[in-house]
Amino acid sequence: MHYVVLKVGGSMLDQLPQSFFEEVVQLSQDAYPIIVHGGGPAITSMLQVLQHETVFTDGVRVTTKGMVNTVEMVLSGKVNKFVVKQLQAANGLAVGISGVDAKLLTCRIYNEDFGYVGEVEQVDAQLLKTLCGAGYIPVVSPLGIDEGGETLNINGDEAAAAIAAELSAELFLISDVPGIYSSGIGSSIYDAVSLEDIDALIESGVIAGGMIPKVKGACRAIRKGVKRAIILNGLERNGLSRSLSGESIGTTIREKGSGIHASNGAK
Ligand SMILES: Nc1ncnc2c1ncn2[C@@H]1O[C@H](COP(=O)(O)OP(=O)(O)O)[C@@H](O)[C@H]1O
Ligand SMILES: CC(=O)N[C@@H](CCC(=O)OP(=O)(O)O)C(=O)O
Repeated sequence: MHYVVLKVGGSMLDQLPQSFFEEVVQLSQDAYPIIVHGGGPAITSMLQVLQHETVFTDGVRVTTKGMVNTVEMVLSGKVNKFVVKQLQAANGLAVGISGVDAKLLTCRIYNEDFGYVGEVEQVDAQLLKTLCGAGYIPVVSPLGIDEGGETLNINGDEAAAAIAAELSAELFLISDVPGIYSSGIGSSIYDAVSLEDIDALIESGVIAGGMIPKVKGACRAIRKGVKRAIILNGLERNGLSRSLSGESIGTTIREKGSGIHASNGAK
């Protein structure tokens, strides 16, 4: 069986219909699904309560040492168990872990300017394989551990892409938008974008904010052998099953393609 990595963004986690989790459980009959979740908005709310200022640069949170505990508490506690419980309500058996467990995600500081943000160096997928092989659906919160045993905050898209690359998995980035907009929020979306298009789209500002780590993660995964990454709206009805059965929905990022085809995002 092959692996399917599903990154579910915090932008719409709490609006995901139960049918989404049922689709994931259904998928586990034919493949090994692994969920990597975000939780950016929930982290920001808790940081506000604790009076920490939130700064994002290119979609990545600047994280001080004092903030890492809060990030871990929110992601590995509240958000992770929410996802586990939703899958279990859909009759799946889910196990929540973070990238710290069994050294799933070993990382190093991404860039001193971002503080305690990790860039994934190594993925040890043994625990994921064991869990999947035993019939569990792993639910991963995006934290990692560095050489010195320090916990680092990893962007969820980057964590999902690194895991997908290690497992040569299919990669879905489930978010609150129908795909990559071609010119501003609400415009038509691209059906497909090839690796060579991405830099220009970021440079021109068409791709911004939280979409940047998504496309960068997707590009890295594709360079490491993942066939393609699909950006999909979590509210798209039966979106996962439809996409897996070959229907063109969302935006596919792939190595090559005849450039860009804009289509109506309201499909
Ligand atoms: N070209 C684009 N197409 C779609 N979304 C974009 C684009 N540029 C920026 N974005 C923003 O990226 C957001 C998705 O990233 P993010 O909020 O981090 O979501 P998630 O929590 O699902 O990872 C969208 O809601 C949108 O505001
Ligand atoms: C380093 C970094 O940016 N970490 C993210 C981790 C959560 C995440 O990725 O959440 P979304 O998927 O909802 O964006 C953060 O602190 O928000």
